[in-house]
Amino acid sequence: MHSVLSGEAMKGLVRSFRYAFNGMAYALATQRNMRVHFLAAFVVIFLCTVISINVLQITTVLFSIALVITLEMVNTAIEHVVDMVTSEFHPLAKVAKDVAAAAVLIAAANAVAVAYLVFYDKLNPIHWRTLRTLLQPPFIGVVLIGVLCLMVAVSGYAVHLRLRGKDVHTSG
Ligand SMILES: Nc1ncnc2c1ncn2[C@@H]1O[C@H](COP(=O)(O)OP(=O)(O)OP(=O)(O)O)[C@@H](O)[C@H]1O
Repeated sequence: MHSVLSGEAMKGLVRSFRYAFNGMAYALATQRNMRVHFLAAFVVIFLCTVISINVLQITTVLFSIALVITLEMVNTAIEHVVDMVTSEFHPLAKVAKDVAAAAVLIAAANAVAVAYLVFYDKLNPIHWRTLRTLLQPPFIGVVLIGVLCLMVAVSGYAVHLRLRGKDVHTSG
Protein backbone atom coordinates (compact mmCIF):
# COMPACT_ATOMS: atom_id res chain seq x y z
CA MET A 1 0.00 0.00 0.00
CA HIS A 2 2.81 2.33 1.04
CA SER A 3 4.72 1.80 -2.23
CA VAL A 4 1.55 2.41 -4.27
CA LEU A 5 1.27 5.90 -2.75
CA SER A 6 5.02 6.70 -2.84
CA GLY A 7 6.27 9.78 -4.68
CA GLU A 8 7.97 7.68 -7.38
CA ALA A 9 4.77 5.66 -7.99
CA MET A 10 2.73 8.86 -8.23
CA LYS A 11 5.23 10.34 -10.71
CA GLY A 12 5.00 7.15 -12.80
CA LEU A 13 1.22 7.31 -12.76
CA VAL A 14 1.19 10.98 -13.79
CA ARG A 15 3.73 10.20 -16.53
CA SER A 16 1.59 7.37 -17.95
CA PHE A 17 -1.50 9.62 -17.92
CA ARG A 18 0.55 12.25 -19.79
CA TYR A 19 1.63 9.70 -22.42
CA ALA A 20 -1.99 8.56 -22.83
CA PHE A 21 -3.16 12.19 -23.15
CA ASN A 22 -0.44 12.79 -25.79
CA GLY A 23 -1.65 9.67 -27.64
CA MET A 24 -5.26 10.92 -27.70
CA ALA A 25 -4.20 14.37 -28.92
CA TYR A 26 -1.87 12.83 -31.54
CA ALA A 27 -4.68 10.66 -32.96
CA LEU A 28 -6.96 13.70 -33.06
CA ALA A 29 -4.31 15.89 -34.68
CA THR A 30 -3.45 13.38 -37.40
CA GLN A 31 -6.58 11.32 -38.19
CA ARG A 32 -9.44 12.94 -40.09
CA ASN A 33 -11.83 10.12 -39.09
CA MET A 34 -10.93 10.66 -35.45
CA ARG A 35 -11.89 14.34 -35.76
CA VAL A 36 -15.26 13.33 -37.29
CA HIS A 37 -15.88 10.85 -34.43
CA PHE A 38 -14.82 13.41 -31.83
CA LEU A 39 -17.09 16.14 -33.19
CA ALA A 40 -20.07 13.75 -33.42
CA ALA A 41 -19.36 12.52 -29.87
CA PHE A 42 -19.16 16.07 -28.55
CA VAL A 43 -22.53 16.98 -30.09
CA VAL A 44 -24.20 13.78 -28.80
CA ILE A 45 -22.79 14.19 -25.26
CA PHE A 46 -23.96 17.81 -25.27
CA LEU A 47 -27.44 16.56 -26.37
CA CYS A 48 -27.41 14.19 -23.37
CA THR A 49 -27.03 17.21 -21.06
CA VAL A 50 -30.04 19.09 -22.49
CA ILE A 51 -32.44 16.30 -23.56
CA SER A 52 -34.29 14.19 -21.05
CA ILE A 53 -32.88 10.65 -21.33
CA ASN A 54 -32.28 8.32 -18.40
CA VAL A 55 -29.03 7.14 -16.82
CA LEU A 56 -29.08 3.77 -18.59
CA GLN A 57 -29.51 5.48 -21.97
CA ILE A 58 -26.65 7.91 -21.20
CA THR A 59 -24.46 4.99 -20.14
CA THR A 60 -25.17 3.21 -23.45
CA VAL A 61 -24.38 6.37 -25.43
CA LEU A 62 -21.11 6.96 -23.53
CA PHE A 63 -20.07 3.31 -23.93
CA SER A 64 -20.76 3.39 -27.69
CA ILE A 65 -18.76 6.61 -28.07
CA ALA A 66 -15.86 5.19 -26.05
CA LEU A 67 -15.85 2.07 -28.22
CA VAL A 68 -15.58 4.08 -31.46
CA ILE A 69 -12.88 6.40 -30.16
CA THR A 70 -10.76 3.68 -28.57
CA LEU A 71 -10.98 1.49 -31.70
CA GLU A 72 -10.01 4.47 -33.89
CA MET A 73 -6.93 4.87 -31.67
CA VAL A 74 -6.08 1.17 -31.93
CA ASN A 75 -6.55 1.45 -35.70
CA THR A 76 -4.14 4.42 -35.77
CA ALA A 77 -1.61 2.47 -33.70
CA ILE A 78 -1.87 -0.57 -36.02
CA GLU A 79 -1.47 1.63 -39.14
CA HIS A 80 1.68 3.19 -37.66
CA VAL A 81 3.18 -0.15 -36.65
CA VAL A 82 2.48 -1.60 -40.11
CA ASP A 83 4.00 1.48 -41.79
CA MET A 84 7.04 1.20 -39.52
CA VAL A 85 7.55 -2.46 -40.47
CA THR A 86 7.08 -2.05 -44.21
CA SER A 87 6.52 0.62 -46.83
CA GLU A 88 6.20 -2.15 -49.48
CA PHE A 89 2.87 -3.69 -50.48
CA HIS A 90 2.38 -6.80 -48.34
CA PRO A 91 -0.79 -8.92 -48.20
CA LEU A 92 -0.50 -9.23 -44.39
CA ALA A 93 -0.11 -5.46 -44.03
CA LYS A 94 -3.31 -5.10 -46.05
CA VAL A 95 -5.15 -7.62 -43.84
CA ALA A 96 -3.95 -5.89 -40.62
CA LYS A 97 -5.06 -2.44 -41.81
CA ASP A 98 -8.35 -3.61 -43.35
CA VAL A 99 -9.38 -5.62 -40.28
CA ALA A 100 -8.52 -2.70 -37.96
CA ALA A 101 -10.56 -0.35 -40.17
CA ALA A 102 -13.47 -2.84 -40.14
CA ALA A 103 -13.45 -2.83 -36.32
CA VAL A 104 -13.90 0.96 -36.33
CA LEU A 105 -16.66 0.72 -38.94
CA ILE A 106 -18.64 -1.80 -36.85
CA ALA A 107 -18.32 0.35 -33.72
CA ALA A 108 -19.37 3.47 -35.65
CA ALA A 109 -22.42 1.69 -37.14
CA ASN A 110 -23.35 0.52 -33.63
CA ALA A 111 -23.01 4.09 -32.31
CA VAL A 112 -25.35 5.42 -35.02
CA ALA A 113 -27.90 2.70 -34.17
CA VAL A 114 -27.65 3.49 -30.43
CA ALA A 115 -28.03 7.25 -31.04
CA TYR A 116 -31.09 6.60 -33.20
CA LEU A 117 -32.73 4.27 -30.66
CA VAL A 118 -32.03 6.59 -27.72
CA PHE A 119 -33.03 9.89 -29.33
CA TYR A 120 -35.72 9.02 -31.92
CA ASP A 121 -38.72 9.78 -29.69
CA LYS A 122 -37.04 12.61 -27.76
CA LEU A 123 -36.42 15.08 -30.57
CA ASN A 124 -39.94 15.62 -31.93
CA PRO A 125 -41.08 17.37 -29.83
CA ILE A 126 -37.89 17.98 -27.88
CA HIS A 127 -38.04 16.56 -24.35
CA TRP A 128 -35.87 19.07 -22.50
CA ARG A 129 -34.09 18.01 -19.34
CA THR A 130 -34.71 19.96 -16.14
CA LEU A 131 -31.68 21.47 -14.43
CA ARG A 132 -32.64 19.51 -11.29
CA THR A 133 -31.97 16.13 -12.99
CA LEU A 134 -28.47 17.32 -13.90
CA LEU A 135 -27.61 18.36 -10.36
CA GLN A 136 -29.18 15.65 -8.21
CA PRO A 137 -27.57 12.19 -7.63
CA PRO A 138 -26.04 10.54 -9.66
CA PHE A 139 -24.95 14.03 -10.82
CA ILE A 140 -25.35 13.42 -14.56
CA GLY A 141 -24.34 17.04 -15.23
CA VAL A 142 -20.97 16.64 -13.50
CA VAL A 143 -20.18 13.42 -15.42
CA LEU A 144 -21.19 14.77 -18.85
CA ILE A 145 -19.60 18.19 -18.41
CA GLY A 146 -16.44 16.46 -17.12
CA VAL A 147 -16.26 14.35 -20.31
CA LEU A 148 -16.87 17.43 -22.48
CA CYS A 149 -14.08 19.31 -20.64
CA LEU A 150 -11.67 16.40 -21.21
CA MET A 151 -12.57 16.45 -24.92
CA VAL A 152 -11.95 20.21 -25.11
CA ALA A 153 -8.56 19.76 -23.39
CA VAL A 154 -7.52 16.98 -25.81
CA SER A 155 -8.71 19.08 -28.78
CA GLY A 156 -6.72 22.08 -27.53
CA TYR A 157 -3.56 19.98 -27.27
CA ALA A 158 -4.24 18.46 -30.72
CA VAL A 159 -4.41 21.97 -32.19
CA HIS A 160 -1.11 22.75 -30.45
CA LEU A 161 0.47 19.59 -31.99
CA ARG A 162 -0.77 20.54 -35.47
CA LEU A 163 0.50 24.13 -35.13
CA ARG A 164 3.87 22.81 -33.96
CA GLY A 165 3.76 20.36 -36.87
CA LYS A 166 6.65 18.26 -35.52
CA ASP A 167 6.37 14.42 -35.56
CA VAL A 168 2.79 14.65 -36.84
CA HIS A 169 2.00 12.27 -39.71
CA THR A 170 -1.43 13.22 -40.95
CA SER A 171 -3.56 10.63 -42.76
CA GLY A 172 -7.05 9.75 -43.93
N1 LIG B 1 1.86 -1.77 -46.86
C1 LIG B 1 0.67 -2.09 -47.35
N2 LIG B 1 0.49 -3.27 -47.98
C2 LIG B 1 -0.73 -3.62 -48.49
N3 LIG B 1 -1.83 -2.83 -48.44
C3 LIG B 1 -1.72 -1.64 -47.82
C4 LIG B 1 -0.47 -1.21 -47.24
N4 LIG B 1 -0.68 0.02 -46.69
C5 LIG B 1 -1.97 0.31 -46.92
N5 LIG B 1 -2.60 -0.66 -47.59
C6 LIG B 1 -4.02 -0.68 -48.02
O1 LIG B 1 -4.47 0.66 -48.18
C7 LIG B 1 -5.54 0.94 -47.27
C8 LIG B 1 -5.37 2.34 -46.74
O2 LIG B 1 -4.19 2.38 -46.00
P1 LIG B 1 -3.63 3.71 -45.35
O3 LIG B 1 -2.41 3.42 -44.57
O4 LIG B 1 -3.56 4.78 -46.39
O5 LIG B 1 -4.78 4.04 -44.37
P2 LIG B 1 -5.55 5.40 -44.29
O6 LIG B 1 -6.30 5.65 -45.53
O7 LIG B 1 -4.59 6.40 -43.80
O8 LIG B 1 -6.55 4.96 -43.14
P3 LIG B 1 -7.46 5.94 -42.32
O9 LIG B 1 -8.63 6.18 -43.21
O10 LIG B 1 -7.78 5.16 -41.09
O11 LIG B 1 -6.63 7.15 -42.01
C9 LIG B 1 -5.44 -0.14 -46.19
O12 LIG B 1 -6.69 -0.41 -45.56
C10 LIG B 1 -4.92 -1.32 -46.97
O13 LIG B 1 -5.98 -1.98 -47.66
